[in-house]
Amino acid sequence: MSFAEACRAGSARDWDAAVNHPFVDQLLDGTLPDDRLRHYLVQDYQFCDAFVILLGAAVATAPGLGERLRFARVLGAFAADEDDYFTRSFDELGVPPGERAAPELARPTREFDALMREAAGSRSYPVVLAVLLVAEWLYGDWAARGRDRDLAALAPRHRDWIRLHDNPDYNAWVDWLRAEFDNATAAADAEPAAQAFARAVRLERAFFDDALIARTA
Ligand SMILES: Cc1ncc(CN)c(N)n1
Repeated sequence: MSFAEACRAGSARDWDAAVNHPFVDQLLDGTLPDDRLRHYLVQDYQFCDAFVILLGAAVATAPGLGERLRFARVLGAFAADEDDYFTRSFDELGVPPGERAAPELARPTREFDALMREAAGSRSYPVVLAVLLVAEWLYGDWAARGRDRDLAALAPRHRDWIRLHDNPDYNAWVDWLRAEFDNATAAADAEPAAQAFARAVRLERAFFDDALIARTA
């Protein structure tokens, strides 16, 4: 078993709970109420701010130009496709500018933000990779559940969020990240990366929990 797989197995309870979360079930079958999607996306847009910082830290701590360019390409796609998705969905859901830019943050959002900023500040490539890998791999896992569904029948704000996390480019990026994590942790003290990995998995689950239970502002 690779180190990445061992980390995932060590967090299997939270991982599986997140991948099979009722939030994901409702997103995949198109029954997720708009107020829940709205809350989730408003929080997730704030998640994205620190996520971009983390990708920047990956550019800065990667061992060479090839790896830096890989992260830079993902940053570019993130700034285009993913940001477009948020803008379109916020328009459809009637989210005002203030709530897009500076909403009240839910606890899992604050804690994820802190973890990503800590990982970026650590200047440790394995720790940066650990948090990036969880965020991308776990999303790829739940989105893959949509493969045997008729996604064309879903509203674009549901369908596009699923497809952003399950397409050939995205899946290749997750495979690459996983291999990079295995290489980087083999060449360093892997314990801080394993701890960051487990923390991130717990927060992914809490992020979905919050999306279903939180009151709408
Ligand atoms: C909370 C969370 N985790 C992961 C992803 C996928 N980058 C996301 N958009 N939001």
